[in-house]
Amino acid sequence: MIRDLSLHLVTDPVLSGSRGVAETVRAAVSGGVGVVQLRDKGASDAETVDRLVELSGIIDGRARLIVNDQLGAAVSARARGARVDGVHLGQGDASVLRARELLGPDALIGLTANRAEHLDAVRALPAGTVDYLGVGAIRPTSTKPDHPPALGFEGFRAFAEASPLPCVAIGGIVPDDAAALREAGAAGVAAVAALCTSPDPRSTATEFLRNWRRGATPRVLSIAGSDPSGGAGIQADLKSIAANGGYGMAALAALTAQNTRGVRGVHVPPAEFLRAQLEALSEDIVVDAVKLGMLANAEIIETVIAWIDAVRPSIVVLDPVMVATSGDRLLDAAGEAALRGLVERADLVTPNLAELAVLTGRELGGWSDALVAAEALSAESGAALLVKGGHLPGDTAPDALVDAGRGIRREFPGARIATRNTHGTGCSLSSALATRLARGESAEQAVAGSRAWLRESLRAGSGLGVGSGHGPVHHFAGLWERGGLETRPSAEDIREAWWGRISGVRSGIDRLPFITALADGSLAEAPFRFYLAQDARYLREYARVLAEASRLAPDPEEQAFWAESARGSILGEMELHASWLTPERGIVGETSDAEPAPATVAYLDHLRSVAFGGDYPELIAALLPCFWLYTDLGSRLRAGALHPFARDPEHPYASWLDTYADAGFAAAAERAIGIVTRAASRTGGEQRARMLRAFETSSAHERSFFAAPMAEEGADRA
Ligand SMILES: Nc1ncnc2c1ncn2[C@@H]1O[C@H](COP(=O)(O)OP(=O)(O)OP(=O)(O)O)[C@@H](O)[C@H]1O
Ligand SMILES: Cc1ncc(CO)c(N)n1
Ligand SMILES: [Mg+2]
Repeated sequence: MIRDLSLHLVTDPVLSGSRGVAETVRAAVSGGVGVVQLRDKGASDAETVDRLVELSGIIDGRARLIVNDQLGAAVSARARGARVDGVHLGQGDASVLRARELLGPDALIGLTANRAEHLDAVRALPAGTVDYLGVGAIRPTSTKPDHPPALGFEGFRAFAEASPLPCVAIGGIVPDDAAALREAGAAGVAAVAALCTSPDPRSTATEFLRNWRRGATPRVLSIAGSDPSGGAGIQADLKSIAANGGYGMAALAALTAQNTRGVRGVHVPPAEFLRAQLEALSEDIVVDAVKLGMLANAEIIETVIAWIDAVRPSIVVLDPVMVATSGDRLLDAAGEAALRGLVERADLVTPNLAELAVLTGRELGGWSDALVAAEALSAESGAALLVKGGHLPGDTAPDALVDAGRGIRREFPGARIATRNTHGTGCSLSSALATRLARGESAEQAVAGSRAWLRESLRAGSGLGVGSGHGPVHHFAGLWERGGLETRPSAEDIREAWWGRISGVRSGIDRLPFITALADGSLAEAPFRFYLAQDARYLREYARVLAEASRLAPDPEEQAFWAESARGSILGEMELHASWLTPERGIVGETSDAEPAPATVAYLDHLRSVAFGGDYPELIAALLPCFWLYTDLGSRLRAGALHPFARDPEHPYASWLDTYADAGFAAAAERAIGIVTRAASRTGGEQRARMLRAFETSSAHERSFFAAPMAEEGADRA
C-alpha cells in the first residue's frame, strides 16, 4: 500500500524537555503529523512497550505509530492492545524480513539508507518488504552523532533518483526546507529537533505541512455519487478540483439517474466493488486529500471508514450529503447514524442547515443557534465545521467556519446571488476546500478562496443553458475569463448588464426639465411643439434605418419585424402630422417642416453611420434604445411614477401620453430587446463590445434629444 508519508515526528526524550514526549506527540499530531516514530535509544524494551501503549491511546488512530529499532517491543505492545503500525530499522538493527514477517503485510516498515550499497541491498529484497527509506542527514545534526557527513538537498536528490523506494528526508530539517525537499524528490520529511524543541509543536507541524504542500499539485480523490447531468456529484467534484488547482480522481460509490429537475433513480454498486476501486488507487497513488460526498448507505460508509483507517489520508473533507437541492433523499436512515463515524475521521465537515440538524440530533432555531450546535459538534468530534447558509431565507448567503479545537468561529458574509443555478454548489464547494487545503492553505484561506471561486461560478451558471430546473454552476468561468477564453453570457445576462450600463442616462432623462414639466403638466407649448416637430423628422429617417436592418436581417422573422417597425415609424410620423402638427392646434407651419436640430442630426448621423457599416448586430443594437427607453419612460410617465398628475385625464397632454404608453409599442420593444440580446449572446466578445458601444451611444443621443426642446437654443428655434 502507498501511504502519505509527508510529515514524521521522531521523538527525542531529551529534546522534548520538561513538556515530555507524550505532550509533544499530542500537539504534533493535532498539527497534522502523520507518522510518529518513538525513538528512545536509552529505553529498555519494557519501558518502550509502556510508552507505545500510552502513545497509542494519545494518538487514537489519528496518525501512524511506529517504533525505532525495538521490533520486540512493537510485537509486545500490540499484544497489550496498542495500535503499533510498524518499525523503523537502521542498517544494523533487526532484519527487515523478520519485521515484515512478525508485523504483517499492512505494517509500515522503514529502513535507514544513505549509501549506494544500501540501495543495492534494498533491490535484493522481495518486493513489499520495506515501505520507505529514511535518508539523511540533510543538514549536520546533533540528534544522531554517528551519521556520515550531511547530504544537503542536492545529495538527497541524487540519492532519491537512484532509489527504488520512496525516500523520507531526515536530519536537521526545519519547516522552510519542506518545499525544496519535496521538489528534490522526497516522499516526506521527518523532524526531530524542529518539533521536539518547538514551544508550539502543533503550529510548527502545521507550518511544515503548509510548506510541504505549497506549489505542488495535490492529488485529490472524490468518493461520491455520479450525477449524469454534470452539475453535482463526482462530475462536479472533478471540475471543481481541476478549477482549484488539483489533480482529480474519483471512486464511484453510487450512480444516480438525475437532471437539473430531480433524482429519478439511484443504483448502489456492491460495496465490494467500491473497496476494489479504493484498493487499486492506494496500491499505486498517494492521495493528498479525500472529499466524501454521496455515500448511499451504512455498508458503503463502513467500507469508506475501513479504507480511511488503513490509508489515513492526511486531509479528509466530508460533505454529509443527505438530501439533494431538488429535495430527493440521497442517504437512508441507517446511513445517517453511520455517518457519525466519518465525522470523527474528517478534518472538515460541510453540512447545510438541514444536515447539521440531523448530525447534531436537534432542531435548529436559526443561524446563530446553528453555530452553537456546530461548535458542540466540532468540540465533540474534533473536526472543523463549515456551516453553509445557502438555504437561509432572505438575500444573504453566509457560511461559517467553526473549529472548537483551534478556537475559530468565523463568519463569511455574502449577498445571495440571484440565480436558479445552485445545483451541486455543496459538492463543488467541498471539493474546492479539499483541494485548497491540500495546496497548503489554512482552513480560513481555503474557505475564503473557495467561496470567491464558487461565487464567480454561480454568477456564470445561467449562461451555460443547461437544463430547465436548478442548473449547474460554471466551474471554469473564472479560469476561462482569466485565460482569455470567452464565456458566452445569456441573453438575460446581457439584458441586465446593458440596462445597468445606461442607468445614468435613464436617471438623467428623468431629471430633464422637459420631462419633469411634461409629467407635471406645466410644459409650455413652445418646447412641446419643438419636440414634436423634431420627433416627426426623426421618425421618417429612423424608418429608413429600420428598413436597412430589415434588408440585413439573417432570417425572415427578424426581417419582417424590422420592416413592420419601419412601417410603424412612418405611421407614427403621419399620425403626428394628423393629430398634433395641425392648423387647429396652431403648431403647423413654421415647425412642421422645421430644420432638424443639432441633437436630431447627431442622433440620425450615428444611426446612419452604423447602418452604413453593414454590421447587422451592431445596427440593431443602435436601434434598440429608441424602443427600450421610450417604452420604459412612457409606461412610467403614464403610471404616474414621475408625477401623479400624469395619470389625470385632465392633463394637457393626456392623449399624447397615451400613445407613449401604447401596449403594442411595448410588445414591439420586448421583441426588439429579445432579438438584440440574443444576437449579442450568440456573437463573439469583440462584436458584442461594438454592439454595446452602439447601444450606449444611441442611449446618450436619446437623452440629448429630450434635452434639446428646453435647451436655450431649442426654445429659441421653436
Ligand atoms: N444563491 C446563492 N448565492 C450565493 N451563494 C450561494 C447561493 N446558493 C448557495 N450558495 C453557497 O453555496 C454553497 C453551498 O451551500 P448550500 O447551503 O446550498 O449547500 P448544499 O445544500 O449542501 O448544496 P447542494 O444542494 O449542492 O448539496 C455555500 O457556500 C452557500 O453559501
Ligand atoms: C450524485 C449527487 N451527489 C450529491 C448531490 C447533492 O446535490 C446530488 N444532487 N447528486
Ligand atoms: Mg449538499
